[in-house]
Amino acid sequence: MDQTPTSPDPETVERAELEAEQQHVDRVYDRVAEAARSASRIAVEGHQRAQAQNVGRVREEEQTGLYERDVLVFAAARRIAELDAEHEGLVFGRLDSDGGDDRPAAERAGDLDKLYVGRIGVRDAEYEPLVIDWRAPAAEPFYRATSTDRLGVVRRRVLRNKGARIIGIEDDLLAPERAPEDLPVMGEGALMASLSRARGHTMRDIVATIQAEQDKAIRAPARGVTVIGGGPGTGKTVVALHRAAYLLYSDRRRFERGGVLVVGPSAAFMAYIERVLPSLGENTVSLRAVGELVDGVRATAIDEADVAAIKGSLRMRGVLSRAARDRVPGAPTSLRVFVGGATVELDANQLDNVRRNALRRTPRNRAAAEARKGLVAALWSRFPEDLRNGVYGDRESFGDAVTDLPAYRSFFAAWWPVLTAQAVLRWLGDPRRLTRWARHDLTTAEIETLAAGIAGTDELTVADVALLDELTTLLGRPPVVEAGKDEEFDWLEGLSDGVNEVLTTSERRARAAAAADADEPEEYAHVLVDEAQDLSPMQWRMVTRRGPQASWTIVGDPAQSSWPDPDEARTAMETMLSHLQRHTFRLSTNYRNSAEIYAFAGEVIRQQIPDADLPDAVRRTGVKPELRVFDAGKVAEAAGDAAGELLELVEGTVGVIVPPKLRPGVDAVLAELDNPRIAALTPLESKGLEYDAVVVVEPDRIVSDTLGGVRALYVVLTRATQRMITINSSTHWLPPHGSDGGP
Ligand SMILES: Nc1ncnc2c1ncn2[C@@H]1O[C@H](COP(=O)(O)OP(=O)(O)OP(=O)(O)O)[C@@H](O)[C@H]1O
Repeated sequence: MDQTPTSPDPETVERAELEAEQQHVDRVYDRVAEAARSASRIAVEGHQRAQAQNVGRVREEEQTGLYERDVLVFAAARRIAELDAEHEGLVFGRLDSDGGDDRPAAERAGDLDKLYVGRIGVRDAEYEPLVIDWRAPAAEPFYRATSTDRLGVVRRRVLRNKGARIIGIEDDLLAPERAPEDLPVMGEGALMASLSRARGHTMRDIVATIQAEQDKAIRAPARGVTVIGGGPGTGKTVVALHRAAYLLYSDRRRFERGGVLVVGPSAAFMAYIERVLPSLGENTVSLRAVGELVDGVRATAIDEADVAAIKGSLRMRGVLSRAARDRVPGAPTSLRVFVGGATVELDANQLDNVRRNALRRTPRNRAAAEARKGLVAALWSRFPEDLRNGVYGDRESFGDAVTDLPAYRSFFAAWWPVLTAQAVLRWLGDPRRLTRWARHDLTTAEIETLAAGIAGTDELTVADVALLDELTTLLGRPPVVEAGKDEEFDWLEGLSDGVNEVLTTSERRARAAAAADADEPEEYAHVLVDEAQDLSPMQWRMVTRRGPQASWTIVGDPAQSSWPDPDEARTAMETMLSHLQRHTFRLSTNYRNSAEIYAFAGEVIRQQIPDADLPDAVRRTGVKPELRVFDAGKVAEAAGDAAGELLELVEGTVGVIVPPKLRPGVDAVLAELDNPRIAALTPLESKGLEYDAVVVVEPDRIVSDTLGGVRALYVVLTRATQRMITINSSTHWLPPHGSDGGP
């Protein structure tokens, strides 16, 4: 029979390649399982023996032995337990390299070197690497190699997995002329495959497809301030999170002990990104929304735009400082005691002098002893001289007698209570008092607006949190009193009524929560601020208090700022961090939006900021955004219809972004659709998030009702990966010239 050799069909090649890769991956998982068993056996045995013999040194030696023998695989076992086995495969990449040998493949002896890249490093029993950690220097070519600068790489392979199973292969041939003839090359490119996939409700890591310019920002040294800029969808957030994981890898001792803090704009955003670091095997990073930075406080409410602008302004510093030093509202305005046969009295002015003197160098909650001394001195100076020698030889025994009097104790409780930041913030709701503190810093109209904003609700807003933090610093933390230990603060014992008077129930709850949180470090070794363009100057002050010694990563895009005066916010940031060295990175490709959607959004922002940093969107879908016009009364219903249509057209999520005032109507319509793939949100809530399809409700209202105006609309118009429909009752927001991608 005649047998001509034929090349095997692609399916057969694919099956064989998948099988071969699976075998290697199975070896890695087996090794990790084996290591986990032996590591925990050694740990348990060592611990038991140490306990039985009660010899600390033996135990220490056991642990040292464990460390030396198995630290890599043990760490791997610990970390793999933290990975989400459903989705995240341990091994996701492979490099085939020729070590930079430039001779054609046929002239070169030996196979290409292969190196597997994964979420963590694992070695075999002989200590040979089965897979290296993506953060190791040896993994750099996996991210940095390009066809013009291939770093010795011939083929880069991305393994798509579901748990421990390899389900797909995407290859990138960087040097075809160096590849052996039978080297299989499969798939259409990992990046495009990854970008086209449907989105879920949480962000996924990009560890298998990090691009070269992103990799540089991720691996930048942890010195000073690393600023990562770039337009919408360029991967700033996801890059920053990978950078946190990289810093932990590169200097685990420093960053795990000192702590890494990630600050983002909202609780919804934190929930969106919370899976990324665990999927990289890191669970020690603190994620906090800017409304949650003060222990025990979880603010999500947003102020009206004009109130938020005042609360965030640096001018609030002076206002708060004056409030924190002023009389306590409702406190007694005179002190009268009967002592040593005489009545002695201090009037309001005299009390004010004592207060000012006590606060000269010490914050209020730490100045009770100073205040007490001042009161005693003032009373003593008014105590009749002819009685002094007869009754009290000196001021000290006079003071002891006075401060023992019930009248004095109840006066002091009301005059110098421990003040919470929340209580002082509430005082700002009284326009008369606020005028006294703010007339040099705010206009009359601003004072009215702020007082009404504070008095109008009991709920703390996100902008209030920075004010609370400022006040906490101004007031000082009350000294911790252990009963009977600290004579100086004995006065606190008699004050519990006074303290309770200024604490509301929610404040007490907040205090309890703060105490429960007390273990968490308040200061961090590295602070990473996402959506940094949105931090108000007062928020910058709060954030920088979390890292007086820290290195920083700051991520943002001024064109997306929701702060009315982005320059003021930028100046505040620069002032706070000006002493640190700065490295800047710019990301240039928009990976989120289709080119059609981004061309349109770019046109909208260009009319407001002609020099905005606009990235290139690389993925075309052939579908332009769609504009629909209705009567104002029909908008909610139309939004529901559009969301219903989009559910049919995309596989993943549908976001309906609606100005806060129109939200109830739209919520009611969406409730009828009752579909977990749909989420309704306000423009500010949509910051940093993304959906496969987006319905934008009333763009003109978004511009007029949201802090940031057109910049807020630009954020909204850049949330969709595939499809976007705008529902309008007016179209003033439309760019005058239209655009290629326009509706
Ligand atoms: N190298 C990459 N490989 C795969 N996906 C990527 C890559 N880089 C970014 N992405 C994806 O692009 C989307 C946008 O990323 P991200 O949210 O980090 O951008 P951003 O710059 O923070 O956006 P914005 O400023 O608009 O909030 C995400 O879905 C992210 O996973």
